[in-house]
Amino acid sequence: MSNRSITLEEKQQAFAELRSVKQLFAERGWFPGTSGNLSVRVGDFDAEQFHFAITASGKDKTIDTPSDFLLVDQTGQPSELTSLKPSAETLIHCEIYRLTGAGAIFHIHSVYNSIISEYFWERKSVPVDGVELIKAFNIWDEDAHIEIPIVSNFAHIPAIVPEVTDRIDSKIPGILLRKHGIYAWGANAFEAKRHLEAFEFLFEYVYKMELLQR
Ligand SMILES: CSC[C@@H](O)[C@@H](O)C(=O)COP(=O)(O)O
Ligand SMILES: [Zn+2]
Repeated sequence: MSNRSITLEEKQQAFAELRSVKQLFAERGWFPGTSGNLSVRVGDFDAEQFHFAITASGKDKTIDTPSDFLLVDQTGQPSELTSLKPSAETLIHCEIYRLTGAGAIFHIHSVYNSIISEYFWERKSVPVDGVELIKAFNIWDEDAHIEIPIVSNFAHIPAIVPEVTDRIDSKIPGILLRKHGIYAWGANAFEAKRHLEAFEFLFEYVYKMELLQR
């Protein structure tokens, strides 16, 4: 088990990485109404002990301030003394890291991901058939069929966690919260961004295809 403390350099590097992703996603309008949260893991990974940098709760993610991020541990508690509050959804990040060992997790709300999660709610997953962007998930089969899991969106975040535990699919680096948004992850920020962009493309594709086929 690794319990060494995080160095200042590691922390600054993680915050800088989050800042650049935050700026990019803000330019795309991916943080409406202060929604969304971002995290990157810092230091070594052990399913029982790890740290990550995460956005502070309730901030306007379209502007940069000196208090946008903080470090937390695998239980979601701040790793150092701070007046900042971690994202309200930190426990979902904790569980995704614990289960996947990912290096970065990005959460955004969009109209497409919210509508599609409701449209396919009874099925509990969004089906996608043979669309090229599935390859962004390292799934290379021709005409691949994937199902993107959808879980409940309870107001009490800890109640969502067991559903995340049950429904995470090791082949699909993302999970939808009903009428809420997408969590996408990857081995690092580069990969998590690629996955998030692919999910958003696929949600728009499925939405428009469903409309056309009516
Ligand atoms: C303000 S609406 C969005 C929030 O309720 C929540 O879903 C969200 O994504 C942001 O929460 P935050 O605590 O800022 O990380
Ligand atoms: Zn959210």
